[in-house]
Amino acid sequence: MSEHNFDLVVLGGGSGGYAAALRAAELGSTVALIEKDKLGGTCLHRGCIPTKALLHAAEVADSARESAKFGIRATLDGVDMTQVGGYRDSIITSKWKGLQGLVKARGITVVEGEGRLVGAKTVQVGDDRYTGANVVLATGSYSRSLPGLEIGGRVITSDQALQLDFVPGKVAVLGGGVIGVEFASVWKSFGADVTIIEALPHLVPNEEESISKQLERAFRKRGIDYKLGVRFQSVAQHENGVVVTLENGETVEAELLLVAVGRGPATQGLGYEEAGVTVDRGFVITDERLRTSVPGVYAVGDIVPGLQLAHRGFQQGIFVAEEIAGLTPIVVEDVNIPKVTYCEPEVASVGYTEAKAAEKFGADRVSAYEYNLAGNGKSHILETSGSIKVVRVNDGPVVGVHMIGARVGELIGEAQLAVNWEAYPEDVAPFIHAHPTQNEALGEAFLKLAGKPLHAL
Ligand SMILES: Cc1cc2nc3c(=O)[nH]c(=O)nc-3n(C[C@H](O)[C@H](O)[C@H](O)COP(=O)(O)OP(=O)(O)OC[C@H]3O[C@@H](n4cnc5c(N)ncnc54)[C@H](O)[C@@H]3O)c2cc1C
Repeated sequence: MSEHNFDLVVLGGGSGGYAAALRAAELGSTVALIEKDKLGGTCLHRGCIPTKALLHAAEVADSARESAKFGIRATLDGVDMTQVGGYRDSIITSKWKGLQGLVKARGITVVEGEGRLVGAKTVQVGDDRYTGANVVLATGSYSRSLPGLEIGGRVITSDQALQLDFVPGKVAVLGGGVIGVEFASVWKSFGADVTIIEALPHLVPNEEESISKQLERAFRKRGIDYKLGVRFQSVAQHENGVVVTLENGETVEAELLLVAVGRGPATQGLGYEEAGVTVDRGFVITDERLRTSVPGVYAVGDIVPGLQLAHRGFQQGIFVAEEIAGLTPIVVEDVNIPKVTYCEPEVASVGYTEAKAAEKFGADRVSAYEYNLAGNGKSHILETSGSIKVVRVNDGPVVGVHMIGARVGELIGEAQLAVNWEAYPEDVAPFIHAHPTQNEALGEAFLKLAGKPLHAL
């Protein structure tokens, strides 16, 4: 047994953990980063990056299929999933190498192996013990299933879905949240028949209702089927496929069932509770400064209750490193973190929905305006439909922005600035947006709410 001492020990090298390690090292700490698999975690290897590579390939397939509309003669002769997989993996490998180089350049000690908390501030890996003046827990999450619904065979999660080397003829997707709709979108573009099953009344049910409804219309138009407000009951697997039975007695037959019902925290068996860290239903409980119940032990990323997003993990990792260094960083609430669902069309939002803003600030104190992308030149060129809705407090700031349309994820940065800086529409309405861009649509909504509409009534 050998003992090693560091200023900071980070358990888990995903988005949250490696961000904490990078920032702490930059601030002069000695850092050990313990990872049992690959640096970069879920986001790089099984999440954000591979899904977006598939979504881009899907967009290329759609462009080929729809090229005649634009006077371009091209045909879609097929989708070679082996080559698509090669493209996906080349991006992952390149980003992974980049991350390894960055971690090395910052002088971080990477420890390969499975770690376990064996004392308040000590992590054991094999026979070695790593003790930190501070410790960051960042062990991430796993794909959850429903009670009685076993993963295996033709019942898969996003982990297996990302590795498929063929396009299924027909897929059932259990869960109409972000992961479910992204895979539905990809598979439809690659030529599969897709049915989404969602227990709540809408797809992407955490989004503004008018945006969810537009996504449902867009999916219907694309031929993606969905069953809303109905619960899954059981699944039977047979040689060539699955039969999914719903609580209302309906059945859905498919080659595969993707289970996309959320992600659970990966905290079991890691010694957290034994070390005195408070855990509730698997999640590590922290205060707003990400301190756990054990002094000097912090938690970041998907194991902390709230939004499970890579950029939240990055932000929390940076926050903790700065907090430890005594820099007193600003707390960012989940509501102020931008969210993007990268299906076609994309959905993006930050801040409160109109209904939530009405609850928080009072219905009579809130106004909203939804600009239809039909009025935007660039949206027309991109042949996309959708809208941008801005919610404000009357005589007060912008508190929410919600959008749907092709590539609107790229527009959420400006919306996030407005919401986080508590800007009034009157403050941001004078910003000049390049023409023709879809950004102009956000500007139009700000102008309207500031009482000086340009291309709006
Ligand atoms: C299909 C899919 C698509 C997604 N798309 C997006 C997206 O587009 N945008 C977005 O923001 N988010 C997306 N996410 C979510 C994002 O991937 C997660 O929010 C993010 O990875 C969480 O970071 P983390 O550091 O908390 O955990 P992880 O990235 O899961 O990292 C945890 C790391 O800890 C390691 N580990 C666990 N236990 C131990 C142990 N005992 N010892 C050593 N190492 C250990 C794991 O191997 C892993 O590398 C997606 C997720 C999925 C599944």
